[in-house]
Amino acid sequence: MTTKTSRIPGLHNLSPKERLQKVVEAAGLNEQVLTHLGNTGNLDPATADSMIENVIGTLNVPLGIATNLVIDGEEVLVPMATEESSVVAAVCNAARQCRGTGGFTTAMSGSLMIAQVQLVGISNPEFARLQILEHKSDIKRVCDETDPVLLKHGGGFRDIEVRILEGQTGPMVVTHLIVDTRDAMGANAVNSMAEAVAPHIEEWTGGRTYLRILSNLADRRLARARATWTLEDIGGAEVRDGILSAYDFAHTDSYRAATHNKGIMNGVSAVVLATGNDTRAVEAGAHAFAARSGQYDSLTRWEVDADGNLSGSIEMPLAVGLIGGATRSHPTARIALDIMGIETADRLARIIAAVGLAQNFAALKALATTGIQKGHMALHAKNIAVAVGATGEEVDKIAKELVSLGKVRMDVAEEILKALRE
Ligand SMILES: CC(C)(COP(=O)([O-])OP(=O)([O-])OC[C@H]1O[C@@H](n2cnc3c(N)ncnc32)[C@H](O)[C@@H]1OP(=O)([O-])[O-])[C@@H](O)C(=O)NCCC(=O)NCCSC(=O)C[C@@](C)(O)CC(=O)[O-]
Ligand SMILES: NC(=O)C1=CN([C@@H]2O[C@H](COP(=O)(O)OP(=O)(O)OC[C@H]3O[C@@H](n4cnc5c(N)ncnc54)[C@H](OP(=O)(O)O)[C@@H]3O)[C@@H](O)[C@H]2O)C=CC1
Repeated sequence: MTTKTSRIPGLHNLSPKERLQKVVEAAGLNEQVLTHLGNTGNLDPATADSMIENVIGTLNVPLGIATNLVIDGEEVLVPMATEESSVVAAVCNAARQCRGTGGFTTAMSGSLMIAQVQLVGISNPEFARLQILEHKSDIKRVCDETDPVLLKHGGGFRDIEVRILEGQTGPMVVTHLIVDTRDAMGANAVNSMAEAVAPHIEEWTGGRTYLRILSNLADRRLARARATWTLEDIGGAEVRDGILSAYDFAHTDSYRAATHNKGIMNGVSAVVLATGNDTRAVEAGAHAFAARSGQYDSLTRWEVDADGNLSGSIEMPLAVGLIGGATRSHPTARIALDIMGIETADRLARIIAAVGLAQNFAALKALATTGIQKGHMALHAKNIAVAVGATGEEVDKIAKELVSLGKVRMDVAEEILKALRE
C-alpha cells in the first residue's frame, strides 16, 4: 500500500512515539511495526530525538571487533559498525599476517581544516586577492575570537590562502581559512569562522560573498599508515605478485580503482560510524583526494621491499573527532573510543588509516588467489538464511549447507528451509 499523503503538518512537534503512530497509520502498516520500532535498543528515544529530526525509531547496525591489530607498537581492538559480512573478518585476517613485522606504523600530517569563503562581483580579482592577504592578522583575530574554547585547546587560525577561479559566472576569489581544529572534526568550528570573516572580506574588497563553508577535501589532515607482509606470512611470491598486479590494475583504471577504494572504505567507514563520526565527510574527502591528479586512483600503494616482501601504504584525508557531532552524544560511540583507549582525534584517524590498509590487503589477497566469493559468501551465508526466514538453529544449518553446496543463493536457502520444516 502506498502512503496516502506525505504532508503531515507538525509531525516534528510530536514525540517519537506519537510520530511513529502517525507514520504507521499514513503508510498503512500493521501494529507490529509499533512494537518493532518502539524498541530502540541501546540508543534511548530521547537521545535519538535530540540527534536528528522527525525521529520514529533507530536502525541497529552490528558492531564487530577487529582483532590482531598492532598499531605503532600498541595492541588495539577496533570496533567496526557495518552491515556487510566478511569486512571485520578481513581486517582480522590481514592484521594477523603482519604481526610478525610489527604491524602498522602510522602518522598524521596535522589537524588542519579548510573553510572556503567565495567572493564574487569583482572585476579586479588579482587586486582583491592581495587586499585579502594583507589582512591576515585581522582574519586571525576574527577567527580566534569566534572560538575561544578551540584556542584554549591549542587550536585556532593558522593561515590563509587566496585562490582565483574562473567560473562560468565570472571570476571568483576564494579565501581558504586554515584552522587547527584539534580533537574536533571541525565543520561547525570553521563554518562559524568563515561566516564571521565574510563581511570583512566584502568591506575590504567591495565584492559580495556567497558560500562560507568548510571543504571536505581535508588535504591538510592526511592520515598515513604502512605495513610489511613477508612472503612467508602471505603464502609466497605468487600471492605477492597477484596483489601487486591487482594494485597496478586499480592504479591504471578508474573502474577498478572505484571498487578497490570501496574495499578500503569498508573498513574506514565502519570505524568512522562506530565512533559517531561523519561517514559522508570522510567518504567525500577520500574520493576527492583519490581523484586529485585528474584520474581517480587507488588510496593505497603496494610495492616490493629490498628483501622481496610486500610493502603496503595508505594516505588519505581523515577528518574525525572526539568532540562534536554524535561522538559525544551517542553512548555506543563513546564506548567504541574507550575500547580503543583513544584520547586524541589524531590517534583515531591513524587507527582508521591502518584499518583501511588492512582491509585492502585482505580483499586484494582474496581477489588475487581464491577469489572474493569463497571467504565472503561463506560468511554471508547466515545473512541469506535469515533473509529467507530462518530462525534459531535453522540459520547455522542452512548456512553450512549453502557453503558445502557452493551455492550461497536465496532460492537454494529457501529449498533447504522448506526441507528442514517438513
Ligand atoms: C573471509 C576471510 C577472512 C577468510 O579467510 P580464511 O583464510 O579462509 O580464514 P581462516 O579461517 O583461515 O582464518 C584466518 C584469520 O582470518 C580471521 N577470520 C576468519 N574468519 C573469521 C570470522 N568469521 N570472524 C572473525 N575473524 C575471522 C581470523 O583472524 C583468522 O585467524 P584466527 O583468529 O582464527 O587465528 C578471507 O577470505 C578474507 O580476508 N577475504 C576478504 C573479504 C573482504 O574483503 N570482504 C569485504 C567485502 S567484499 C567487498 O566489498 C570489497 C571488494 C572485494 O570488492 C574490494 C575490492 O574489490 O578490492
Ligand atoms: N560538510 C561537512 O562535512 C559538514 C559537517 N557538519 C557536521 O559538523 C559536525 C562536526 O563539527 P565540529 O566543529 O567538530 O563540532 P562541534 O562544533 O560540536 O565541536 C567543536 C567545538 O568543540 C569545542 N572543543 C572542546 N574541546 C575541544 C578540543 N579538545 N578540540 C577541539 N575543539 C574542542 C570547541 O569550541 P566550542 O565549545 O566553543 O564550540 C570547538 O569549536 C559533525 O556533526 C558534522 O556532521 C556540519 C556542516 C557541514
